[in-house]
Amino acid sequence: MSNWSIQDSCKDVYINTWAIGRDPSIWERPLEFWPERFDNNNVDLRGQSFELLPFGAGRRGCPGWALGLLNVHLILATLIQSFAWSLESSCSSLKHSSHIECLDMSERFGLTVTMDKPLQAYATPRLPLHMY
Ligand code: HEM
Repeated sequence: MSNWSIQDSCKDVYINTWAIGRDPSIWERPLEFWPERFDNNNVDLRGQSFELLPFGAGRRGCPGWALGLLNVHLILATLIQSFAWSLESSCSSLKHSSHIECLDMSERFGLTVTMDKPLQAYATPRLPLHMY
């Protein structure tokens, strides 16, 4: 007779994706904003590459990944197309490289990791409102 019980298959396993994302043995220059790191590599974010698991993996992985990705692209592209973005007036425009010094990227832990000091970004419509 098997000793298997439903509790055995339901044991919680916690994966620290925060730590994986900052591990220099996995990612070159992990703390640097460097999107080009994903050019010409095979990292799959749908659960096949365990170094990047935004949607989890396996049978409890996120079933909404396609809709999620589509919305991230759509919302971000719309915001960039429609507005010129700047930081508070003491900081230079986001277009210039010196903006980095104005951004405090300290993190605060919670259910999700958020910015400790909320980002204050100013959106200026690129077109007069009646033209949208
Ligand atoms: C960018 C957007 C999204 C991200 C980053 C995301 C991320 C995740 C993650 C990390 C999990 C847990 C996976 C695991 O435990 O291994 C999850 C589960 C889940 N997600 Fe998403 N998700 C997103 C969008 C969506 C959307 C749009 C839907 C539905 C329309 C959705 C529905 C679900 C459901 C139902 C689960 C639970 C799956 C289960 O426990 O079997 N998600 N998601």
